[in-house]
Amino acid sequence: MGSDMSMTPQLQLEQEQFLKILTREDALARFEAALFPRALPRETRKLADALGAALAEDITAPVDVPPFDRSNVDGFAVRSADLAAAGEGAPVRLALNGETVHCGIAPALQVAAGTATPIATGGPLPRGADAVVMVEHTQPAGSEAIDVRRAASPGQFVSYAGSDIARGEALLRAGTIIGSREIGMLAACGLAEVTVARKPRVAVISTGDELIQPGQPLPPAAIYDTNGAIVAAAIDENGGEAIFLGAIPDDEAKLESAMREALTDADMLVLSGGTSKGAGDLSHLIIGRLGKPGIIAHGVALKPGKPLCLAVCDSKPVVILPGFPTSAMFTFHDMIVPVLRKMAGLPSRSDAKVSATVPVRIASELGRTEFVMVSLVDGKDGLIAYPSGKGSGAITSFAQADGFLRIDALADQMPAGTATEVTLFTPHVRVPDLVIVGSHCTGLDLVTAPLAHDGLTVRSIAVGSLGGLAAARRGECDLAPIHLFDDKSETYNTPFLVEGLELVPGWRRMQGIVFRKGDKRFEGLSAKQAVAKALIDPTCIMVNRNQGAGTRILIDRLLGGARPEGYWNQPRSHNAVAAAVAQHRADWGMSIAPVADASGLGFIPLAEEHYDFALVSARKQRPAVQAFLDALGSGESRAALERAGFRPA
Ligand SMILES: Nc1nc2c(c(=O)[nH]1)N[C@H]1C(S)=C(S)[C@@H](COP(=O)(O)OP(=O)(O)OC[C@H]3O[C@@H](n4cnc5c(N)ncnc54)[C@H](O)[C@@H]3O)O[C@H]1N2
Ligand code: MOO
Repeated sequence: MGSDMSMTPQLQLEQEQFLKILTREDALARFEAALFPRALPRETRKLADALGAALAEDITAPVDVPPFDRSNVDGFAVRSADLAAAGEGAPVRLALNGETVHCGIAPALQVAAGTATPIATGGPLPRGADAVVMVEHTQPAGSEAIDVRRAASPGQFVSYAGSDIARGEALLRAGTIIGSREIGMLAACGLAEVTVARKPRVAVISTGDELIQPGQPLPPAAIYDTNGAIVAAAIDENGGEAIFLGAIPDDEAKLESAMREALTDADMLVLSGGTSKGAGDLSHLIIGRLGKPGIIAHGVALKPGKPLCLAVCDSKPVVILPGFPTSAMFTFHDMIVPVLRKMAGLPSRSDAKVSATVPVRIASELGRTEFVMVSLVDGKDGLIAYPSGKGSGAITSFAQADGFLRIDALADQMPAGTATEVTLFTPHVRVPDLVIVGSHCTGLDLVTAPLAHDGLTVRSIAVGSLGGLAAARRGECDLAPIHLFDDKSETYNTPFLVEGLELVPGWRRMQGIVFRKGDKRFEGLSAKQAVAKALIDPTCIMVNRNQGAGTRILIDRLLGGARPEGYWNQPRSHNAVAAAVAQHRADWGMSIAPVADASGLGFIPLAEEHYDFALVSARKQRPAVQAFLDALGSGESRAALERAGFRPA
């Protein structure tokens, strides 16, 4: 929902504006002040179910561990005073008592002076004994006595009762997260259950008429509900128990009843979507009716995440995350996770940070603290942080990033070469084994698949051919996939190489005109004929490609200076061109054969594009690069490429 293009002027007037944009720090402080301190709800859990929970109270040991004085070796329980004079040349003979103390057997006989009782490791020390001698240090003297050739100190090989854990000792403190080691301590004390902080129950609702749950077919103009699944998983990851209530359409009555019902049972409610200024943005209007004090912050000077809405209704947090998936995820992790963890009795998450350099200039909006999701790769002098440039609306911006950097609200950019701090999403940096920066092609995934199966991590960063070449020159990647046509020499790629780079031939991609099958304007024509026909038909709309794309050069040549309807629609990928034609936004465009095929479009071949790799020579011997080159040349990859419609070089 959000910006509804069909809204009437009157509806526009009724739109809510953000009342007051708060700083991130201010918004979080006000939110927390309205929620804490609060009592942690608690529950009793069986030991086996307690893993990961936070202890709700201190635990005092109810018993001694070990519960009795215990032998640590297989041997004989003795009185150490009897052996004071024992030595190699002067064995002391002890008479054996008529019992053997095994584990789990309480001894019946006293060890009197001059006697010994056979005892197993773990056996309880009999009355009278104060030490144990190892069986290796004794010799049998008939069946009823032993000779001992070593003295024994009092307490030798004995663990006294309570020496491990003493009854009454503080065993574990409230707030401790129960791991396997804590479970071990509790079990040793005989505790079968513990009182832990109950997981906060967090209801999750996605809002929007356009949302379809995964698993269902996708009608035109609909999208899959991404936020529902990702928010629910992030809640579980941070100590909560998510209750996903599905996607509710933009209907005030339906939404209000869903929100009210959610709050009867849940400790917290997280919605996503419909929080900016669109006419269909309803949730924040409803919040005012759900309980006091209501909205705490609506609008935060933060990017992504400006429309975030934080509210407290009758002491329960109610949050509306922005609809854009990366905005939703980022604000959830940054602003909601701290609150959730506190409600779950968990310590705050400690984020690891590393230093890295940004390879390109990053523009930023003045007045909003901007968080830029980045992928980390190894550069010549340390880590390089590549911004994942797909924006807040893309799920991969967040999901495939290693972490984020921060640009101050007062800066309008971060210049290329800036050394900055990156907050990691994982405890450690995971620098990939193979880094590919440049133009993306679905064929690439077919070649790197065997590397991934062999446990090598491959990171492919799509920045276009020229961006890839620049990264290769700076030594920030192993390979830069490129498809650059040189007008002068009329050849691909080779003229663009500089010293330190070498060309590895990749594959050819047939480019041509795509159109909907059955469209009489194109069926059976050559590319030149088809374009000529399209140019004289004013109802025929094209879709172009972005400046700098190899495909754009071809299109401009074909058009010979003409600017037909649709010329200024310039998406950045072959897939977007195919989607525009398949969905009737345009009637023709230029794409590659495999994409046309996958979209069920008609295709008129025009020219073969060369998709090759600029290899950084200095990195050629790296094992992952060798593995890539092997995979590229392998019969399997070539066959897979051919099946997908590419022609291996
Ligand atoms: N005129 C203005 N428009 C927008 C502004 C603004 O200040 N003025 N803010 C922009 C910003 S910043 C963001 S972020 C978005 C968020 O807006 P909403 O929270 O109202 O979200 P929607 O409009 O409902 O949806 C935005 C976008 O995200 C998709 N979406 C929504 N829910 C889901 C979901 N569960 N799974 C996947 N995708 C979802 C939705 O279809 C839209 O494409 O607003 C800007 N607009
Ligand atoms: O704040 Mo929105 O979250 O920029 O994308």
